[in-house]
Amino acid sequence: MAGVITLIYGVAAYLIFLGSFLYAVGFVSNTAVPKSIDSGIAENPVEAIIVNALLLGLFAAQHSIMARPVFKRWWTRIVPHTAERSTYVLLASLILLLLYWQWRPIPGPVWTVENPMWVAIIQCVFWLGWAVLLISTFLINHFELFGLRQALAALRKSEPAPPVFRTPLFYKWVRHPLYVGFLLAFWATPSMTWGHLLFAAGSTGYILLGIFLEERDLVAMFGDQYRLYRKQVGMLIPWRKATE
Ligand SMILES: C[S@@+](CC[C@H](N)C(=O)[O-])C[C@H]1O[C@@H](n2cnc3c(N)ncnc32)[C@H](O)[C@@H]1O
Repeated sequence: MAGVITLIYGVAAYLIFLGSFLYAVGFVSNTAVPKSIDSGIAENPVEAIIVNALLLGLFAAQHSIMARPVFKRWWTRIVPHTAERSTYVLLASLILLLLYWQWRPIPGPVWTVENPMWVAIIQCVFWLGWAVLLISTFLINHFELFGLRQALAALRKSEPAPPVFRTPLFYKWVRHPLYVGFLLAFWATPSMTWGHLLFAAGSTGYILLGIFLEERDLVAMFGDQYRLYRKQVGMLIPWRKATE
C-alpha cells in the first residue's frame, strides 16, 4: 500500500513539474500564458525589484539546500528515500508557480531587435535552448531526475539505484548542458526588458553558484573520474581536450 501511495505521489509531483516547466516556456517568451514575465501593470520599480529578487532567492535557496547530500541524509530520516526526489521536485515546481503568479513586470527596453532575420535567429536560439535542456534531462536520466524511478522502486519494494557517472552526447563537450539550455532560453529574446534582464541575470548568478555546489558533490561522489572530466571538458562553453 505504501508503495502505491509513493508512486501516486511521485506521478502527481511529476505532472505538476511538467505543468510548471511548460509554463516557463510561455512565461519567458510572453506567449500563450495568462501571466508572463512582462505582463501586468507596472508598479513601484523598487518594490518590483525586491519582490522579484526574493522570488528568485527562494527558488535558489530551495534548490541549493535540498540538493545537498548532508540535507538529504537528514531529510530521509523523515521522508522515505523513494519519495525524497519527488518532494524536492514538487517544492521546486510550487515555488516556480508562486514566482509566475507574483512576478512584477519592470518595463522599459534594454534592447530591442527589429530586423526580421535577427528576430528569427534569436527565436531559434531560444528554442534550441529548451531542446538542449530537455534532451539533457534524458541523457542524465529524466525519470530519475524527476523522482519517478525512485517512486517506482517503492512499488517494487527496492531501494533507489545509486547515481551513475554519465557523459553521453552533449556531456562530451560541456559539463552542464542542461544549464546551458536554461541560459540560452533565458537570454535569447528580441526584446529584453528590465524585468526580463533581472530574471536572466539572477538565474545566471544562481546557475554559477549551483555549478560550484553541484561539482563539489560530484567530486565527492565520483572522485578522480569527475576531476579528470573537469580537466578535459568545458563547463558551459563547449570544448574538449584531446586525451593523451
Ligand atoms: C539538474 S541536473 C543538472 C546536470 C548538469 N549540471 C547539467 O547542467 O547538465 C543535476 C543532477 O545531475 C547530476 N549530474 C550532473 N552531472 C552528471 C554526470 N556527468 N553524470 C551523472 N550525474 C550527473 C547531479 O549529481 C545532480 O543530481
